[in-house]
Amino acid sequence: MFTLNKYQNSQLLIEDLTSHIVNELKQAIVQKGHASIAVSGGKTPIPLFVSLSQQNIEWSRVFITLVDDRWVDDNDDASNEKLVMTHLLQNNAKLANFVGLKNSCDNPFDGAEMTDKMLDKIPMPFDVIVLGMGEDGHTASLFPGAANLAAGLDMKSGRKVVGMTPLTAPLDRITLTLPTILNSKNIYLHLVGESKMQVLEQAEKDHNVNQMPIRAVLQQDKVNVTGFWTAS
Ligand SMILES: O=C(O)[C@H](O)[C@@H](O)[C@H](O)[C@H](O)COP(=O)(O)O
Repeated sequence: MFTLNKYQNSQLLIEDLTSHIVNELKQAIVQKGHASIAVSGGKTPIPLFVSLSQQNIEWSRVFITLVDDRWVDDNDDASNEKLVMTHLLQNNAKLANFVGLKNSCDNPFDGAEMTDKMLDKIPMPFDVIVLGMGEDGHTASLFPGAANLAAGLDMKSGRKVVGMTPLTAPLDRITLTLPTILNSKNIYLHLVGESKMQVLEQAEKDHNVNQMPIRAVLQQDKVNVTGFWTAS
């Protein structure tokens, strides 16, 4: 089921999304002794990362990974790992356990098997996944029309990650597959801007996941998805 929360401004959105995430992580730590979260890259989550990094939780019991990354060095500005290191794994959250998706293989197609094994360190199901959405209807790096999209959406593949060459964005990527994304207690979709609202409305109108892969997350009944939207 998909529910959309709308906020008057970014600050109110960030406060509420932070508090949802913190509550889930704290509850997981009490119940299981640890918590796990996968976050997105891109521009939208930066203020969320800054806010989360300051929260007072037992970060040493929290496992963090990414929903996707670009296959670039971790000092490249396009790297989501760099983004997380710079904005999330700071302050109190320095103590968290981070597992990145990029490895030393030449490309994400050769590297996917190794990344899959690296992800064994992350307790699953995730407690929280924070997704973003592109204006072409992609989420994580499940890109419309991409050659490997079917593999990424295959609920029976047994793979946690696949490589992806987007047709609508630069750089090869590695992405969590749909079954891995849906292997979470909560999915939060973080959206900023009128144009993202229009894309969301379009996504809700039809079922073609090849055109808009975000539909595979919005139109399923395994896990509740909550949208957090503000205009700017
Ligand atoms: O690495 C990435 O680019 C992401 O994980 C991707 O799925 C992102 O969430 C959307 O492209 C939205 O990006 P913006 O937040 O920059 O609009």
